[in-house]
Amino acid sequence: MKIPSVLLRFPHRYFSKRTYFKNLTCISRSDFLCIESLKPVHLHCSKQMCLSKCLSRELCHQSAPEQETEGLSDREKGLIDRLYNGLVQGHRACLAEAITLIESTQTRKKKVAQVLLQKVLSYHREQEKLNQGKPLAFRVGLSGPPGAGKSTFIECFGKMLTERGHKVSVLAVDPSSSTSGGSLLGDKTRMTELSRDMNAYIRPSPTRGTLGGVTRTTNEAILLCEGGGYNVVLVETVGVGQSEFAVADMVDMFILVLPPAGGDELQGIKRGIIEMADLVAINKADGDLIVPARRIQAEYVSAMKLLRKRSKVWRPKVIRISAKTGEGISDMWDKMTEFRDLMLTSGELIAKRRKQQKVWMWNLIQENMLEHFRSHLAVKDKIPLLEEKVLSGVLSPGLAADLLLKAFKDGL
Ligand SMILES: Nc1nc2c(ncn2[C@@H]2O[C@H](COP(=O)(O)OP(=O)(O)OP(=O)(O)O)[C@@H](O)[C@H]2O)c(=O)[nH]1
Repeated sequence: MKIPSVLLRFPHRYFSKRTYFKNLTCISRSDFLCIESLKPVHLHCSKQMCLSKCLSRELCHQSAPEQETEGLSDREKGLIDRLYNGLVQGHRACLAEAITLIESTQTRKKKVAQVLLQKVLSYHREQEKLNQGKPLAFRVGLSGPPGAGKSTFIECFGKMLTERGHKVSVLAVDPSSSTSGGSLLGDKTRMTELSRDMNAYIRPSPTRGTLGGVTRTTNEAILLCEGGGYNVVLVETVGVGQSEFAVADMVDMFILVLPPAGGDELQGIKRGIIEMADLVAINKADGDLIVPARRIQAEYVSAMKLLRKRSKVWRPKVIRISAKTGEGISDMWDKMTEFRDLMLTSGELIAKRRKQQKVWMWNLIQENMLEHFRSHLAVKDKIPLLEEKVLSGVLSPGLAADLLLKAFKDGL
């Protein structure tokens, strides 16, 4: 990254080049301009004042653009500015508060959350421009049946990454959270060491029990994590239900973690989800399980040869790892970065992200339209009655749907 001349003119002996880079990663071009216009102040900053403090002070003066904040109270505008500034400076508490805000179902809070997101999005754009158009973070989806060893893997993998200087966030999508009354995934006790690591952030991503809920909150939480400087975002989902399809549609790379078991034990895993995988990791390849792990790997290698090719530059790979011993985890990261680099240079990654934006928009429309439909006065009372008739076989589903849709259209 090119360092603006004004910053290079800072007294070098107080800030090493590394400090520049570290701090610059969370500063956008508009912030540079803002600093440039205040050059005299910064060039005369005292010996004690570190660069990050100078920059933080300037960032704090930034507020949301007028048109976006129209109709918001001063308190709400203040909240947006506080969360935004805290977020881009890497404060975990602000990131947590921002994610809670985007998860809110209250109309007012939803509006505030959208303004905050817009701000974070423009920050992203600026950052990506400074990064020669390359994405800020690597988004990785991770799925697998319960007991495959996902949390053991994330703990081991996440720690390896933070030791190498990465900032890792883990968003755990649990489609059953609304029915089970709690989150199966994202429970911090599952990743005790990683949750104590200051360069890691673990968070369950509530889904409100709907697929649309997964799409909305998780996509937005990914953006917020990236705004907070997390350069590897792991989105974990349990290998049941439809959520993994939604997750595969919001990440750069989709990984399937499987235990060294075949046939019946993996019946819960849908064929479709294997087709979505860019990498299959057969976990628990240690001790007595090495032999079955090899066998399962060979089975998946031949099965995946039959799948339709989804990329011109990447063929899905099947590897063996042990989250317990750490064996194969470093090689796995090498494969992942190889995938990212190939996808980036071929232009496929950017194209994929663009397509995902469109899918995201349509998912949101679908979710909102359905909500609107269900709660519309013209159909609300008719739904239970017609559902009952369909259940008892009195009415065909097609006719019932037509009747409801007609009532809805007439009521518009
Ligand atoms: N031998 C061996 N056991 C492992 C390995 N990874 C995980 N396990 C064990 O497998 C069991 C399940 O591991 P978890 O990490 O909780 O699996 P999970 O996929 O997160 O499961 P859920 O929390 O149910 O979704 C635990 O008893 C782990 O100790 C491994 O690499 N080798």
